[in-house]
Amino acid sequence: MRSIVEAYLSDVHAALRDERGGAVADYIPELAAVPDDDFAIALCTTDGALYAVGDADVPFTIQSISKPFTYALALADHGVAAVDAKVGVEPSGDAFNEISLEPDTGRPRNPMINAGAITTASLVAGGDDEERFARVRALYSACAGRTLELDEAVFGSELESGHRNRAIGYMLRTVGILEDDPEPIVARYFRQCALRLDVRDLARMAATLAAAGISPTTGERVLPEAVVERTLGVMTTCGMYDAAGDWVTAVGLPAKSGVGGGILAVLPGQLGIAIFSPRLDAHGNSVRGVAACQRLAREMELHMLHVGRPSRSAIRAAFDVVDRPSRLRRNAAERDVLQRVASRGRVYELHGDLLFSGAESVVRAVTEVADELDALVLDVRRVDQVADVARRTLVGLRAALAEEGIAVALVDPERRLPAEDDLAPPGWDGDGIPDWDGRFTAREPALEWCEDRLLERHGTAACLVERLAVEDHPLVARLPEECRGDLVGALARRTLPDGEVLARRGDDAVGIGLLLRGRIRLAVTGADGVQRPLWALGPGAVLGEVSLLDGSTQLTDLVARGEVELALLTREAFDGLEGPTREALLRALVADAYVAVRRTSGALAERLG
Ligand SMILES: NC(=O)CC[C@H](N)C(=O)O
Repeated sequence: MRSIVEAYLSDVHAALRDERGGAVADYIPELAAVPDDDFAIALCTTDGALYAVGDADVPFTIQSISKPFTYALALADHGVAAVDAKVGVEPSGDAFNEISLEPDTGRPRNPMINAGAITTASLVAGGDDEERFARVRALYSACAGRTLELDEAVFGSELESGHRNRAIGYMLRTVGILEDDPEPIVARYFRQCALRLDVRDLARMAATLAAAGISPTTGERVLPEAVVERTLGVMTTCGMYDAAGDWVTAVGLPAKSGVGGGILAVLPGQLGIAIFSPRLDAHGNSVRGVAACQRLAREMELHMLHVGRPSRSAIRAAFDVVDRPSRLRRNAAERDVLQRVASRGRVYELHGDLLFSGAESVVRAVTEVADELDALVLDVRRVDQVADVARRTLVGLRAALAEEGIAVALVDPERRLPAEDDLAPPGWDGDGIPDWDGRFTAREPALEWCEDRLLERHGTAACLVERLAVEDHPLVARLPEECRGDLVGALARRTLPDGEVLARRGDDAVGIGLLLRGRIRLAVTGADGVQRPLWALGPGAVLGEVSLLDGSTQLTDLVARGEVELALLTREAFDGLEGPTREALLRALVADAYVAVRRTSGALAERLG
């Protein structure tokens, strides 16, 4: 099938095919001989999808596009302070080969001009010259996804003609920026510039930077994230030399050009672009390359400052817990309270990458209703990456809500947000990591938790009954006085540990269970073996009545949630009841079933309107 993405690239390629402006670099004799009309465009995504059009197989030398990668290696080797002591990060406004140093510090202004690049070449760690160059070549190759070879002819040509760079090297030695003989350092800089690649390799190198240092080919980390961030910053302001201002305005992508005719551009987090066309403008940037990047940025909306729409809220859904209640069958008193205090328990479902703006939208939404809140659930199951600032912001929200007496629980199976029992995330400078009032791996128990908090705050004595004496169970209480003793005497007491299965769907009926303590989950286990919760029952509920009444097998799995105490009336015990007791029990059970059906249908009618 025709590639849609390559069509974008082909359109730009066709539009610029006849652009004849510029001329190949001639100050390096070997480059002067390069065919000047080759033209290729490539794009690579951070997960490695690569698209290329035009003369994509034609090799060329990387030249100054090498500079950000050697700068990154020096940063990784020595850290920011040590590199900053030797080279600045300010745009020079000069040409790339300007023999210029900062008057006050004696440093080259930035690592993208030759003076800065020779300096960073000197900073690459290694035992000897060969090892240092081997490390440089290894890094470039890891970013390109294959081993890059040296173009000996171009290397030899620049070694022979590179007098201006030697002058820069000796000037750097004079002011102490270079601390050793400049000759081998300048020669190693020439070697890095003469490494040969094609536009696909260059697009992968760009995508490695776009992926914050992860190779799109192998998925391995080849550079530290913070190093890449700094390198991209310097590329944005200095990468296109004294055309950097026009570039950031018109293209808006961190980029680097080279006199071999290449341009590399990066859209952080998304993709890398590479262009090859040897004819250069007065700044030493590829004429077609600059024009192609301008078109791509415009037509594919790639400008890093392009804001098509304000960042979407991180809130996928927000609702009162009463609008999507838990599956726990509450008793009448509990239901009345929950209806009355409906909006004091809320659930916020978040999604996507959580950056500052997303976390801020959550804080703002919660703050607006905090005065009417008692309990809050943050469901982060659909959240992907969480930026540190977003993590700190949500933990800060939790602390602020706790000060207001508002309980906060998480639904966070992937543990995206820190908790007291976690190690503080790297770079954490927040306050102590609090423990959340609840942490769940699924939403259902979090909804129950939220309802329980409201019932604790606003409930009556008939709410959240921890444990019922069997005589107080509603089913017993509903029998005529003279029948109760007969029923109670026929009940067998059972205690189930958390997770114990009282019965499975399809088993013979276990009889009637009067729930006295804990909660029972009614579930069905599908052919795939996954247990799907249906309802949950708490103290005061009756279970198993339908199977007992119509002799069917168990309709659902019955699973203890926490330790459970119940009083069981088996089929045999039921048959052994005295006549009036059995009659009264049947009437109560049918009435119970009738109330349940009426309540459910009433709720549906109300919700469906
Ligand atoms: N801008 C460039 O690509 C210059 C690189 C070339 N090797 C030089 O030092 O002059």
